[in-house]
Formats: sequence, C-alpha cells, structure tokens
Amino acid sequence: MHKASVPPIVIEAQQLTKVFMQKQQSVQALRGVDLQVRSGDFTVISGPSGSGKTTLLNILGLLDVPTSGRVSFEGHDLAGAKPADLAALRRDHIGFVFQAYNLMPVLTAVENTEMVMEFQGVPANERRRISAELLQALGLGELMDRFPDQLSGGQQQRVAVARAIASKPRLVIADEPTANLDSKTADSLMDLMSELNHKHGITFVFSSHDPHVIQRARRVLTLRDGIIVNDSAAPEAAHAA
Ligand SMILES: Nc1ncnc2c1ncn2[C@@H]1O[C@H](COP(=O)(O)OP(=O)(O)OP(=O)(O)O)[C@@H](O)[C@H]1O
Repeated sequence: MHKASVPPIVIEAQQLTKVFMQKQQSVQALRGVDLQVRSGDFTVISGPSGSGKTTLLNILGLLDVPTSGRVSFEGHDLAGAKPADLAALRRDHIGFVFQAYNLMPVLTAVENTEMVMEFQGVPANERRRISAELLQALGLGELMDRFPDQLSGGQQQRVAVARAIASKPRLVIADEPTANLDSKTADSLMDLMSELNHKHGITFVFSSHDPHVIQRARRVLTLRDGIIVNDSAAPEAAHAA
C-alpha cells in the first residue's frame, strides 16, 4: 500500500507543566502535555474555561516558557534559549491572533498589517503591496486606511489575521479567534483560515470552545485540568479519558 510521507514536525512539546504562583498559592495550569504539531496541521485545542488552553498556546507560540518539560521548534530544542532568540523565532516564523486582536490604535489597518514585516526589514513598498493585496482578499480593500476604532469587531479580527499571515509564518497561533464574532463572520474567518491552510500550507493551532470551529478542524485536542484527555488524531482517542 502506498504510504504518504509524514510532514515534518513544526513544534513539539514533551511533558509540559506550568505552575503559576497566585497570592502564595500555586495553580497548576498544565500537568504533563505531550504534543507534536506537524507542518500543514489545522488543529484546535478545546476544553472548558480554565483547562489550560491559553497557557498551552502561549508556550507553543514561544511567548512563555514551561515550568518543566521541553519545547522544540523545527527540531531545535529551546531549553535554555535566550529571550532574544525566542523573539527572533516568533518574529520570523510565528503569527499570532489574540482574542483582543491587539491592533495598534494609532496605526491604520494597512499599517497594522505591515507591522511584522517592518520588524523583519521588508522594504516599505513591498510590505505595502503585500498588505494591500491581503486586505483586499479579506474584503477590507476599502477600509485599509481606517483606524481600528473605525472598524467593527469582525473587521478588526480580519486585520489581526492579515497581520498574522502577512509575513508568511510557518505557524499561526490563534487564541479563540472567533470569540466575540457573530456566526456568519466566524464562518467566513474559518473559511479564510482553512483556505490559507490548504493553499499555502500554513500550519494553524487555535483554541476554541465554539462547536462551529471545532467541527472545521482536522484535529481536535481536548484539554481538561491541564492534561490532554482526547486527541482525535490518535487511534486510541476513543478509549482515552
Ligand atoms: N498569569 C497567571 N497567573 C496565575 N494563574 C494563571 C495565570 N494564567 C492562567 N492561570 C490559571 O491557569 C489555569 C489555566 O488558565 P488558561 O487561561 O490557560 O485556561 P483557558 O483554558 O485558556 O481558559 P479560558 O477558556 O477561560 O480562556 C486557570 O486556573 C487560570 O486561572
């Protein structure tokens, strides 16, 4: 039988734990998470509020470090990596879409979209061309010169997606990307992300408890109390939890 080759691993987590100290009390947000994200994955992390989704995404996005366990990016173990090295990896290879969009209020939609490319040193005319094309494709061609507070929530969300993908990252991390969006806008955002995944092979990992989103994912990981209790990609998933 023909066996398709397995895509390379983008990010791998082994036995991740994360403990937060909160007023002298420790909160164990992750309790031993193992995970491999492969190139081209379209994976959702689901689970109830407080189960550790954001904590896990922050670690996979190299924004935070685990209390114990290992993270490697494209085969490079990041144990002991300097903050500047992690920042460079994030800038060059990872796009982020946060719940609060995190757009810069003093920059227009097109300027927000250009931001990461500016840090990367992409020439001004080139980054303007890429950003304008992307915003056009996202239906925001007419709104490029508006500031975030002149855009609806769904439009801001699309600018955040444009910014996340403009620099052609290998991996996009999206924390509850459809939260606060009406179901029609949420659906079109999911269409866009799956198109980017199919056409451009961008790897997506996002968190959500929205059933609409979960059913669109190719792989669903369920977190509960800081542990993966179900992985739809694992043959033994049906027996887990
Ligand atoms: N900076 C922090 N300091 C203290 N505790 C934290 C911190 N961040 C998260 N926690 C705790 O860790 C646990 C996991 O939180 P996390 O935000 O990862 O969950 P979540 O699944 O993303 O939740 P939600 O769906 O509500 O966003 C929770 O008990 C939370 O209170």
